[in-house]
Amino acid sequence: MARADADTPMMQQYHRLKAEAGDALLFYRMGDFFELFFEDAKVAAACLDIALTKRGDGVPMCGVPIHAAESYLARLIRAGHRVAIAEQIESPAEARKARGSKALVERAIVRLVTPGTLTEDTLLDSGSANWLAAVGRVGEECAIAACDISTGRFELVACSGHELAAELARLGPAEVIGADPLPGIEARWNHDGFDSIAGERALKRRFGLADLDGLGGPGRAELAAAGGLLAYLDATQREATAFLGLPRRVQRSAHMAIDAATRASLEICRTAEGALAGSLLGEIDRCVTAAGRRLLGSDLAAPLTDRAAIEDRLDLVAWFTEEPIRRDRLRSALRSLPDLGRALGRLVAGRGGPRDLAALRDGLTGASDLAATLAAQALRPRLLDGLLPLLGGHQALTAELGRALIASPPLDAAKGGFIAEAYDPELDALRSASSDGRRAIAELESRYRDATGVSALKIRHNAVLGYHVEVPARYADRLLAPDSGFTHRQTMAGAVRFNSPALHEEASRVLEAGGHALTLEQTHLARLTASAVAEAAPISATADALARIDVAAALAERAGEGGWVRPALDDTPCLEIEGGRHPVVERALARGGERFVANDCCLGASDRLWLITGPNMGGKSTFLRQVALIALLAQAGSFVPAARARVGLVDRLFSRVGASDNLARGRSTFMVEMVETAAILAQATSRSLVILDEIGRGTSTYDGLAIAWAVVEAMHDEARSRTLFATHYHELTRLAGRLPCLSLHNVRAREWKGDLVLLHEVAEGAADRSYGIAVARLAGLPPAVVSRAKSVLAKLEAGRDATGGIAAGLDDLPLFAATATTPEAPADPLADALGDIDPDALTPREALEALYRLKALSQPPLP
Ligand SMILES: Nc1ncnc2c1ncn2[C@@H]1O[C@H](COP(=O)(O)OP(=O)(O)OP(=O)(O)O)[C@@H](O)[C@H]1O
Repeated sequence: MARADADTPMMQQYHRLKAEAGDALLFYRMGDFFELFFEDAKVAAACLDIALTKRGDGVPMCGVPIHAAESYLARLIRAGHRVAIAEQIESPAEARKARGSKALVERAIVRLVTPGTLTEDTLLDSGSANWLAAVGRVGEECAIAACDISTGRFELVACSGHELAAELARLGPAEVIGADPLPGIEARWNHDGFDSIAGERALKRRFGLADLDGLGGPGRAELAAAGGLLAYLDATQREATAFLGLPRRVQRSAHMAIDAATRASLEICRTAEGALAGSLLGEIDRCVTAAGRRLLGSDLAAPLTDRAAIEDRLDLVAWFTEEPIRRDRLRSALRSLPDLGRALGRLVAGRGGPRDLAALRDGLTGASDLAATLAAQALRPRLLDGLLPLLGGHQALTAELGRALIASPPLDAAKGGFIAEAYDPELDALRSASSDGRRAIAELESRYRDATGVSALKIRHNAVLGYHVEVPARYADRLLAPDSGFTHRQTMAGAVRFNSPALHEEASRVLEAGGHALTLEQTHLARLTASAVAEAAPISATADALARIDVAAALAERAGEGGWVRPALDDTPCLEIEGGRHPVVERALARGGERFVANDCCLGASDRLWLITGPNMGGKSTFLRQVALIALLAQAGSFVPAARARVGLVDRLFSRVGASDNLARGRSTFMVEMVETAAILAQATSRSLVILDEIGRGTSTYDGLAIAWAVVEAMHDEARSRTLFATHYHELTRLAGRLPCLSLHNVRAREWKGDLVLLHEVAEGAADRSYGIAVARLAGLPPAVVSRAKSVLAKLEAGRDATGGIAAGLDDLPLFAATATTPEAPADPLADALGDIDPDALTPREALEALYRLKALSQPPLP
């Protein structure tokens, strides 16, 4: 940024603030605008699509009006920018008084707005948590300190370096910060405060603790992460205080471990394109509150491993499925409640307004009504009994807020008018003085009309002149007469404006009383906010309890809609599913009027690896994913889309799709596939569930088959996880003869009058053939290409039969017990093509084309 020596004082101030803002865009307050200069202006103008102009001295600039600043901020933040807000911290009048007529107004950065430190409704997505994650490292130990200051959640998680990415993926943070770069972690580095001693001190100071034993003695890395997080909050929030509850230490073993690649491939909370619609969460979410939606997202992101805790959740869902009327009533009561957690977050951060206080009043009152209704119900499940006491206990606050606030207060406190009548006699008196004054002004207006004979005379108010008399220009002379008692103020195009001593007096009364009333209202607002903030922890617990009830009722609703069942949980590594369905694919098919074919799965100690073959588009991937999703839903405490399910608790869930694109991370697709497969082999245990979809397809046939073969063996012999392995390498089916816990399955298909019919049924045994060419035909590959492919296939197959195929050499593998492959009848492409023809269905032109094709097929074979 070029800086002339002759910078004006304003530009000098700007440069000082910009240096403080660093890489954040600087919003520099000038009157009713935030202005941006130099590079910031260029970046913002391009991102916001607003005009880029130049100051007199050529400095590029653009500006956003204060009243619309939030929506511009939202766009900048979403585009990945951070914004420093430099406010005027004194009025121009104060500046003049203190430092002379040409004094520059003092400005300071009052807040750094970053993606992870938002509290405003307009900047946040109401249905998802907004995590800021700080990564700490001390020696080999790593940890994450994460907070969502919009609701006060604060978590500490200790983990090893290679588990960091998975933990971050669970949280899906809006912003990640850390001290020094760590491989594979995308974050903003070089932040201060990541030091365990400073962290310990900051935690103690923040929560007024003498020691941290009550938090379960966090480790050094956790303290370092917390130190960095708290320092960053201080740096971004400046004098405001971010809302943080006491940190909760997350035991990683309490959750099913799911790494980032698995999350992406199962599309749990977002689809591959980042959308909610089409993800598991988007499909099953029936929550009626935003807080419920956020909790459901975090439940699905972190299914439990503790059987008793899961059963508790399932009991509550079951209780809600039993009586739909009770559920409906409760859901309509919940639907009308405001978002308590986020309102509280804004109040604690000092960015709350009257409407947030009203949200507490209505939300807490609603919660206690709900508690009364629920307490009257018989046979309550244990989880609900634990939640009931959390819903109440706010009578004093709600009564005070009930008396103090009008029914629907404004968002913004600036104009007052939110404190109810009869709450404060002094305020009532000021208000009546001000309205008396306004009445007197109205009377003055009609008196002046009579006195001047100008019926179009009006008393108006604006920011520059205050109250004044206005008459159309043609009557101005009457008021301009020296003895009229009016003083001329302003001549406009069609009107002239005046003042009068009586108007001045009344106006002063109105202004003075109004000003005092406003100050008094602000004092009440501050006091009421302070009493709400003092109750932050129990209010937050109420908000969480409401969210838990909403989630359970919503899951019951979804279960009712889809005929889902309560899964039975088991401590043995089994997975038995009858009539399982994939909720997202089922919904997509239903939209097109198609039916989903339900399928069974039965994995257990003696049959724990299913090798699944079958045609493309046959439904292998869908089947694999539905099995994984059913296990995940069950452990998140949900009913599952099946006729019956028994789920042996899963410690880790892995899902990999061969050669998925990951160009963004600069690795070839095959490299990614192998890195991810290696991670599974290193981490999967006998309690894990592993879904492998066409592993090995991203390289040459020989290499791919060899890798797939070895991976299946390793999964079977070493990891011993429950595994579903879908493949197009039919040669792998030979493994059935040597791996006792492996069984063969296929998705069924049939050819009918030359057309391929995909049955989407999972059956025992290997697929008889691959039907690739039939699928290609279905997809609309030109007939000539299809028939050419058929001839090539026939050749290849003949070669395979003669030589034993690409897997022939495998018969010599140590320990290999070959299963005889049934020789296939020699192919006759001409007969196949003839069989494909249905003369009744051909147009004359197609018949001619068919003849040409047949002729071509009868030509000598390929050279
Ligand atoms: N159980 C089912 N019932 C009905 N339709 C299904 C079923 N499973 C899958 N389908 C349909 O088949 C399509 C393809 O399924 P899927 O992607 O699972 O096949 P695939 O065997 O993995 O294919 P490929 O080998 O080409 O990857 C789905 O998009 C869906 O429309």
